[in-house]
Amino acid sequence: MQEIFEQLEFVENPMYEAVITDLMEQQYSIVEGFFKAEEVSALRNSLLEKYEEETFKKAAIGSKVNEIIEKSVRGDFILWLNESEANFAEKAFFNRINDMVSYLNKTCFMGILFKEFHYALYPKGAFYKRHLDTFQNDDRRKLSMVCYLNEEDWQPEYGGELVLYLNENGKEVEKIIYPFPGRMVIFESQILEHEVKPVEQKRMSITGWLKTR
Ligand SMILES: O=C(O)CCC(=O)C(=O)O
Ligand SMILES: [Fe+2]
Repeated sequence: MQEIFEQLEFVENPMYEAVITDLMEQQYSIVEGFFKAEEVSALRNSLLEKYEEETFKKAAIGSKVNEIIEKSVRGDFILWLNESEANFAEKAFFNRINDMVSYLNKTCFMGILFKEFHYALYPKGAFYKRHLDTFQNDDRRKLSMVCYLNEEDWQPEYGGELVLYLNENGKEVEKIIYPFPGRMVIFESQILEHEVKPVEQKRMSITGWLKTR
């Protein structure tokens, strides 16, 4: 009885369905306008406020217990988000993420049990060399997600492209993605190597992982 009730309640979501299809076909998905302009600007203000309070730290490579700060690999500053202490903008962020996760778990049995997200700020000149997100000794990372919080007038000349290294019939192909505001990129953490090209302007985002087990 319970099961039938749940089936009746289910409403198909075209945005999430497109993400699922993209992930199956090409191991990544780009969603334009995942967050509305007001949500992006509220999150950007929250990021900048915290950055100015200097609670951000230089990003490290490796697991949380074994952090090595390696400037030649990445030059961004990060701050982990804490859902239980989320402000208004962050609550809205987590509501959307949680909604998508429950959809993925219901429709594709993805078994996402944990998530972790951090703000990231790349100052001028910063980059993140080619890597796989699971090199952080964390093979539970299933999907990587990046939401860009840049200003509306972000230009391609500012650099900071995310490059995904795809394998198309045995040949390496670069997929270049500009960090336009409101855009969300989702990709397979265990499969796709990627990098962030050097930026000419401060580049802002929230990056996170959906994890199994
Ligand atoms: O900001 C991006 O586009 C990607 C960031 C990234 O690869 C990471 O933080 O692991
Ligand atoms: Fe990454």
